[in-house]
Amino acid sequence: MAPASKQQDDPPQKLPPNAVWLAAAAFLMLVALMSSWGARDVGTTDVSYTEIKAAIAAGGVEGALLAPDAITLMLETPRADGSTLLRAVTPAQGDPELLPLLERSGIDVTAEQPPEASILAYMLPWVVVLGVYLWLQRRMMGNITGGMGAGGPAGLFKGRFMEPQKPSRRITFADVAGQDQAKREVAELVDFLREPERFQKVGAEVPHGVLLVGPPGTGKTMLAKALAGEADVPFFSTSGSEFIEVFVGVGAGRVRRMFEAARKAAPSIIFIDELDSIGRVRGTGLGGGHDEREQTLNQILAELDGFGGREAVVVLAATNRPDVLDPALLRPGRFDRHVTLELPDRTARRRILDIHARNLPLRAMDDLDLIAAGTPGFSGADLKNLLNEAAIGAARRNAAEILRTDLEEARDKVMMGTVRTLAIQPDERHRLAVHEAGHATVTLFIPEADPLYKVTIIPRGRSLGGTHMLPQTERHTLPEGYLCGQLAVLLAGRAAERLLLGSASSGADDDIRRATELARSMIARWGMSETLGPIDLREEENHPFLGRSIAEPRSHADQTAAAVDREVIALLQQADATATEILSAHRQQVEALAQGLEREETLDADRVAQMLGVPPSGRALPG
Ligand SMILES: Nc1ncnc2c1ncn2[C@@H]1O[C@H](COP(=O)(O)OP(=O)(O)OP(=O)(O)O)[C@@H](O)[C@H]1O
Ligand SMILES: [Zn+2]
Repeated sequence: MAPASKQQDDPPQKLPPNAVWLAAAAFLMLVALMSSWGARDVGTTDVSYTEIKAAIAAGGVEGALLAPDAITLMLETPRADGSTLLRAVTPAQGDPELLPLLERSGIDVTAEQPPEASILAYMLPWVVVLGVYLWLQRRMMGNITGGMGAGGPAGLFKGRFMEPQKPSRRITFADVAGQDQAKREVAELVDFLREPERFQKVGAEVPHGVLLVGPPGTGKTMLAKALAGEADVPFFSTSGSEFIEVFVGVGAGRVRRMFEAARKAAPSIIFIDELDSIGRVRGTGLGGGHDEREQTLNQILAELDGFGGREAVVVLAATNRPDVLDPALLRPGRFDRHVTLELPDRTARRRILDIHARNLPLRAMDDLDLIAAGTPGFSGADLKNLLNEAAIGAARRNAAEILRTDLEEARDKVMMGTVRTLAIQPDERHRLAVHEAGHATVTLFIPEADPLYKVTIIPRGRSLGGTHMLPQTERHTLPEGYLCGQLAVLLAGRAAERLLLGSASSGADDDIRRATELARSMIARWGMSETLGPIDLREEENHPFLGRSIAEPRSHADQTAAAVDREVIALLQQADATATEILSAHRQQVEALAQGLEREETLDADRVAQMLGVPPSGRALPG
């Protein structure tokens, strides 16, 4: 549910603007050079075509050189200005009289082929531009050999792969909230990086490659930086996508240089973000781009293998797709240690909010409890983003303090997008209210469902309205009863429309998609079907660990898929029936709620309870 907010702190390196200017200047110089190329020898005088014809008629011409667009006469005796060659551009229309005239005058005519140099002349500027570009690239990667000082013009091209990254502030494990298990595992490396001799003396093998696995925004980069901060060692950072270049071999060269620099600076840390962008299974796909990726990957493997037990360089790599990684990367001696980062649970969310709210003027820190409770599925990055949105909201109100309403608004915004001003017709609005009232009512009357948090018909992001629930406890496993309840809640909007308005509408699009997805997981992954039983029937194409046999007969696969579909349909129909049943039994309440929504637009749990005459716990009467 939480939108993955992708953070890009350092965009891939581009050519510095000066380099572009340099290339452009070189190009212009060449063009200028070319245009004078091949023209005049000494002693050639450019004259008009009329003068040429006159000279022929006057005699004293030894020979003529006919080029496709010009004629040059060789004179028997030098002219007054000392030139023996007269040259003129021939008329584009051609001159039918020229050749007969030359013949009559008995002049020796030589026809010239189009100059061979011209192809080269056209290509040369481009060749040079390409050359300059390649040369700059090499420079940028830190290939400076001369004695140019860093402050000089060469400093511009200094390779970032040579330079460890200096954080503006030292990051430590204390900055990373939650993730206790991951922190513990990574912390084991601190001693090794601080005093490698202690380990080397007794011949202890320390892992060199650690893979940080976890959803986006869970703090993988942060944890790697914290390790560098704790051990107080240089931090070389890069992202897998930066190695994918147009020119084959460049990525591999970068890898080599970065490892070289890290070895020189040892003890040190190398961090490779988005490892999956280079580390995908080799030999898939077509085209040259993959050669480059494979070369880069092979270079990383070679570098990892090249560590003796002694070098105090730790390579951390991050990915959120460990399943697509080339198995070669995971072999012993390479990224053989895996550290998993989880989405934060409620307490961890509260701690992350605390950390990032340190310098924010919050009216009441306790408000963060409510936000932590209402943000299941949010990553650390999402929470940081939420606080920032809340601060922006407060600033927009011209307020000096961030209130609970700012936080709630920010939460809804991060979760579902901004409030949209949308012209909604009255009948549409009525339908929307009935739809949401359906979701909310079924939520109240299914004992296993999460309690209602709020229901609204204010359009936001992609959805027109919304019924939000508040999971009371963090759930790690989902019981079957709870999931069936979820299905009924999801389908309740459409059920209410059909019951009260006599027909369904396209408004249930997302509900149906989500319900189908959930039901499919229940059947195909979690073994919740009596007839099919506990078997993984996911239809995933690239499932390297599952290794679905290619030899599996087609008809068999089709039959299985059909069986899964049948079970999914049955589950959804049952959930629809449950929802309809609850709604028919509490029809008055649905109607009251729909009216309330049309009037007030947003109802929180307490207001709903008040309207329906149920206890304000957000839960209807038991049973
Ligand atoms: N556990 C956490 N404690 C404190 N802040 C966190 C935590 N997790 C994430 N954040 C915040 O979210 C930001 C993004 O996290 P980070 O870049 O480390 O995530 P990541 O897992 O590397 O994400 P990605 O996969 O997108 O690269 C951090 O700068 C930090 O401010
Ligand atoms: Zn709905």
